[in-house]
Amino acid sequence: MSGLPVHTLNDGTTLPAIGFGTYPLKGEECVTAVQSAIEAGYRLIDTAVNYGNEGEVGEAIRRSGVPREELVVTSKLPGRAHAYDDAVASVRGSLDALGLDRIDLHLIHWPNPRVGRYVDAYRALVDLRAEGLVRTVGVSNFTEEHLLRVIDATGVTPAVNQVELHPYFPQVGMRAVHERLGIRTESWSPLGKRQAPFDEPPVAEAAERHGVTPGQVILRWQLQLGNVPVPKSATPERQRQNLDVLDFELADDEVAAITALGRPDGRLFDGDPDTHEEM
Ligand SMILES: NC(=O)C1=CN([C@@H]2O[C@H](COP(=O)(O)OP(=O)(O)OC[C@H]3O[C@@H](n4cnc5c(N)ncnc54)[C@H](OP(=O)(O)O)[C@@H]3O)[C@@H](O)[C@H]2O)C=CC1
Ligand SMILES: O=C(O)C(=O)[C@@H](O)[C@H](O)C(=O)CO
Repeated sequence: MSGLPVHTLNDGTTLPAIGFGTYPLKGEECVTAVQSAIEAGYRLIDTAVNYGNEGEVGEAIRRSGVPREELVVTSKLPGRAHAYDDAVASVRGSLDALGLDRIDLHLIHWPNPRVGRYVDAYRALVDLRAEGLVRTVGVSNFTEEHLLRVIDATGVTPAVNQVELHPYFPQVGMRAVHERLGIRTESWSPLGKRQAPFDEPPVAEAAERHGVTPGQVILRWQLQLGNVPVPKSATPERQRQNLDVLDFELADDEVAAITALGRPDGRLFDGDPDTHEEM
């Protein structure tokens, strides 16, 4: 086992405190990166149909030699597969591509509210859970309204909502919604990707004080807020660094100063779930 702390989700399953993001890795670079991530200790792997790399993730898992039950494999249903039967077919396609007989956590990638079929897609995931093909049902990029609609329709609360979350977009409101509903927050682009705020004083000064890198400060901030970050790195050294965030602790005022970097226009791109359509 990797020794990473885990969170218990609302369905009784567990999720490692940090995961590994795989977008936009492809081909042999992806296999090598996922393999080295598993070797470094990652046990939560984040892929999606739309990343076009489920095959590579499956191959890395097989090459790793790590027992299957130690890994939490996440995939995501694309917008074009929200009709019930299409969702079932998409999950079966993901299982084939991954070479697995179960996906541990399956998310609806984006709600695509203009299409208006995310409730059908959610019903399909709930039914696939009953069949044992999906272990845990979750969503991604859902607002409070989307969450309440799927809960109301099925009586099943998503275990996870994976949302854009980094210091410039700390999602204070959605984290409170998740807390109230018993949903674990996962953070995508947890470092801030191409706009990582490594030079912002609250981050840079905390790094200096604790003798760590700015990236480690941001990931530690994520952990102390209870979020599960899924940082991507193609570099083994950074992969290890991004996991090595358990041996220091930020003070409350350091956490608050990083959260205060948030700004209304802090999203990385035009990814407002109410309007962004990703098929
Ligand atoms: N559900 C959704 O809609 C979305 C989900 N995601 C998921 O989230 C994952 C992570 O998000 P992503 O957008 O990649 O953003 P991240 O915040 O993880 O940033 C990744 C970038 O940061 C670099 N990096 C990684 N570690 C460090 C470090 N310690 N110091 C400096 N630079 C570093 C990487 O470069 P290098 O590889 O060269 O190290 C890469 O360029 C994705 O891979 C995907 O799995 C992402 C977007 C949307
Ligand atoms: O990486 C993901 O999961 C996405 O949803 C991306 O496609 C994201 O929307 C993006 O990078 C768009 O430029």
